[in-house]
Amino acid sequence: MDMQKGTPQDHEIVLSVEDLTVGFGSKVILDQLSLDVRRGEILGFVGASGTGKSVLMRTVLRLLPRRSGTIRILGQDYDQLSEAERTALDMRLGVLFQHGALFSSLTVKENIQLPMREYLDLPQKLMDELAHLKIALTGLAPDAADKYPSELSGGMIKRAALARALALDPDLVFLDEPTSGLDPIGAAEFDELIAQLRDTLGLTVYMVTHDLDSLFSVCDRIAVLGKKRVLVEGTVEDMLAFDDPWVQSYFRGKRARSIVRTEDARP
Ligand SMILES: Nc1ncnc2c1ncn2[C@@H]1O[C@H](COP(=O)(O)OP(=O)(O)OP(=O)(O)O)[C@@H](O)[C@H]1O
Repeated sequence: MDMQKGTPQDHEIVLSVEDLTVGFGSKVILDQLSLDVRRGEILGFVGASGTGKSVLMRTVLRLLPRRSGTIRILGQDYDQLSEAERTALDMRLGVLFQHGALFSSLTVKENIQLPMREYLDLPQKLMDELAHLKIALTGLAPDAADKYPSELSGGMIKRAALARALALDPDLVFLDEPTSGLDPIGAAEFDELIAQLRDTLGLTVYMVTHDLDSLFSVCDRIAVLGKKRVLVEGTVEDMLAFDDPWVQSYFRGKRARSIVRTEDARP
C-alpha cells in the first residue's frame, strides 16, 4: 500500500479508542479518552510518569478491564467477536513490554517460538526457520538464537523481544518504552530498526516512550496523555504550539532544545 506520509489515503484507522474510562476503586485513571492510530504510522505516546500510559496500553490489549468506552482494533471490536475471532485478532498484534520480558529459562529462539506454539501448529523445523528469520530481521547475529537472555546485552535483549513481538507477522505492534535502559547510540539504532521495519513490513507502531530522541527522529505523530485523556495529538510542531505547561516544558525544555532546533529554541 501507499506509505507516503500525510496523504489522505494513509488515514485508515487501525486502532480507535473512543470515550475510554478506566479506574481502580475510587481512582479514575483515564476519563473518556479518545485516540486514533493510523495505518503505517509510528505513533509516539508520552505523558508524565504515572498518568496512565501503561494502563491504556494494557486496557487496549485487554489485560485490564474498562468501565466504559469502545476499542476497535483493525476495524474490529473485541466485544462483538467470537472467541475464535478474538484469537485471530490477537495474532495480528505484537507486543514488546517495558522490560523486554523474555523468559530467562528459554533461549532466544525458544522465546521467539512461544507465540508460534501458542497460536499455530507448525513443525519444529519450520518454527526454527521462522525464528532465524526474525533474528536476522531484528539485526541479531545468527548465534544469538541459542543464547539465553542472561548472555545478551541490553540492546540484544530488546531486539530479541522485538523479534518475539514480530513472531506472528503482526500488523500492529505495541512497544512500551523500547529504548529505556539503552545508551544513546543503542537507542538511536533501535529507533532506526523500528523505522526500517515499519517501512519494509508495513507495520503500524504504537510506542510509549520518554525518549525525546525517538519522538523527534522516528515518530510520525505524537499523542500526549494528561488530565486523564489525550491532551493533544499531532506533529512535533503541533506539540510546540500547544498551550499547556507540561507539554511546553517537555517539548521546549533544555533536553528538547538540545535535540531539535526550532526558531523559538534558545541555547
Ligand atoms: N492494577 C492496578 N491497580 C491499581 N492501580 C493501578 C494499577 N495499574 C496502574 N495503577 C495506577 O494507575 C496509574 C497510572 O499508572 P501507569 O503505570 O499506567 O502510568 P505510566 O504513565 O505508564 O507511568 P510511567 O511513565 O512511570 O511508566 C498509577 O497511579 C498507578 O498506580
